[in-house]
Amino acid sequence: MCPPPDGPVPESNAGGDAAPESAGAAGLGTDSLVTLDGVTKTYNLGGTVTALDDVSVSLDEGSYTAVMGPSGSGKSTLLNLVGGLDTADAGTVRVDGVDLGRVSETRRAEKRGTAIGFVFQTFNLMPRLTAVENVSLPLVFDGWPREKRLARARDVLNDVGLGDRYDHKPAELSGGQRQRVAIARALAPDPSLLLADEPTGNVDTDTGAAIMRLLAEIHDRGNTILLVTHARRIAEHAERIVHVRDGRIERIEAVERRRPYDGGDHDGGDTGARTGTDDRDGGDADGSPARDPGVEPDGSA
Ligand SMILES: Nc1ncnc2c1ncn2[C@@H]1O[C@H](COP(=O)(O)OP(=O)(O)OP(=O)(O)O)[C@@H](O)[C@H]1O
Repeated sequence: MCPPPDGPVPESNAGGDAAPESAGAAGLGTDSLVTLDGVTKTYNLGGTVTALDDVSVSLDEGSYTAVMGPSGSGKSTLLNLVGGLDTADAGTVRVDGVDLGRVSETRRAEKRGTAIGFVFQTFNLMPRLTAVENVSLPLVFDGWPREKRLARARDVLNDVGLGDRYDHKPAELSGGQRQRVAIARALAPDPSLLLADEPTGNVDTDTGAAIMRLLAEIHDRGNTILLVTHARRIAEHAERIVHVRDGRIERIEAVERRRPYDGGDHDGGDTGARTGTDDRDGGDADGSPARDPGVEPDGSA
């Protein structure tokens, strides 16, 4: 997908000032779009909870990474820090050359509005707005004139297969279609980074398959994706899995990515590095080949 000629242009990556990663973290060369270095986040709410504890990891431009781990292990906290929704207590989070902990809240919000797209489990759409209006919302923040942003919203809705649902409100759409609208909204400003927190958590298996297929297409177009999930069979759509536990990175696993387009009934469900207990959807907890949620031929949700 190409941004409009005079649309928002992502900041260039200053690159050279990216901090080195700690041993054991994913050292992925110098093309990192995102770098976390020694990140710690604690919450104080009737006691101290260390949600993230000295986490270092980086994401290359154009990579597809899944973060997987048990409930409470710090997955969403990590995503929120990368997305600039929250700030670290220690360490640095850099996105596209910007240290999110050292810029103003306004600058962080700006970054969220243009360089980073969010997709949530609960869609977070505005109920009174149509699909096209929901998708155009981030462009309001970015100062696009109305006609231009509606045109862009229609383009992105076409890209996610909803060219016939422009004027439907969320209540008039299926769960999968709502998630597609949410994905289109995240993509509207042509962000360099797409963050997805359990994007298939509120949809049925077939719809989840279509959503994963769409994310794979988006990745194939060059977007960088960071996905949070409990389910191994979802995580396996990424190129690598960052396993977190108790706020720390347990290990980083390269995966042979599931190929949504090969139409095959390949198993891919057991790479030999399974953490069975993390897979709450139960689809392959017994080690048998998982049903590939990405092989639906029509991609419909
Ligand atoms: N705003 C907050 N205030 C206090 N504690 C929090 C807050 N957000 C998260 N926590 C705590 O931090 C820890 C990590 O939470 P986080 O939401 O990142 O985990 P998670 O791996 O995403 O969990 P889940 O899979 O259940 O969504 C948990 O113990 C949680 O209770």
